[in-house]
Amino acid sequence: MTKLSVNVNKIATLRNSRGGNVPNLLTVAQDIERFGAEGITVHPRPDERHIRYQDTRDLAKRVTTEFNVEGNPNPKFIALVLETKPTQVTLVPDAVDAITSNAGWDTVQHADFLTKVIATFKSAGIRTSIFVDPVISMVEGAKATGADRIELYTESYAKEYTMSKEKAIAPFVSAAHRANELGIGINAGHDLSLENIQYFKANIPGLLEVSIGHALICESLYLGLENVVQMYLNKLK
Ligand SMILES: CC(=O)[C@@H](O)[C@H](O)COP(=O)(O)O
Ligand SMILES: NCC(=O)COP(=O)(O)O
Repeated sequence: MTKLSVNVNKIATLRNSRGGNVPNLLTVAQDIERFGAEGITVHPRPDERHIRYQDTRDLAKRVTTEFNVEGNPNPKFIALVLETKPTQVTLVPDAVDAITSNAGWDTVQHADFLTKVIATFKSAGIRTSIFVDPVISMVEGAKATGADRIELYTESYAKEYTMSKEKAIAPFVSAAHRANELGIGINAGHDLSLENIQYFKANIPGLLEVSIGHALICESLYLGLENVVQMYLNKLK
């Protein structure tokens, strides 16, 4: 069973564009849960251009499904996660000025740092995940840090899918097999969509969770949020 965690960054982007509270992030997140999603994901960035740190605090009190907080573990982010105690924290190595996440961790080069941060979160009872490219040595490095899961960075899959889905999925299949051998759980995310999700799910053994935001909100403009959440759930069965 693969859980759908909906990333609500884009809802916050829309809200922030007018400075008020429309759309109401908490209401939308609760509606998304009511429509059947099994989790809510946020990725607060240091400039708070979409999710604000306070949003994370507010959502932590309201989300009744799995709450996943993603971000680069700087001291402010670590403090926020320890305060809000989400179900899962996903470590993403994004630069302060990055438009969006654009790489996985080098889990070998940053092994000491990641091991320390993972231990901090695990001792607070928070499930941990590390965002990685589909590269065997990075999966092995993530396992060595003590993380519970990896999140496979799927941008390259989404990009190549339209040209050759077999070629696009190949490194993810190898990475997933290695993760399963090592006993580390598998999440995935970035640019997954209604078009490419079913093939991904069908080919990745042991896919526990996908977090999807950008495409899902764009698709909802045409098809409606409730309908789109249901469509993803059907493709993830
Ligand atoms: C880790 C990941 O792939 C997502 O969190 C993605 O980075 C969404 O972030 P933005 O909404 O800021 O693009
Ligand atoms: N972890 C990936 C995520 O939360 C959503 O990424 P995207 O669907 O907005 O590209």
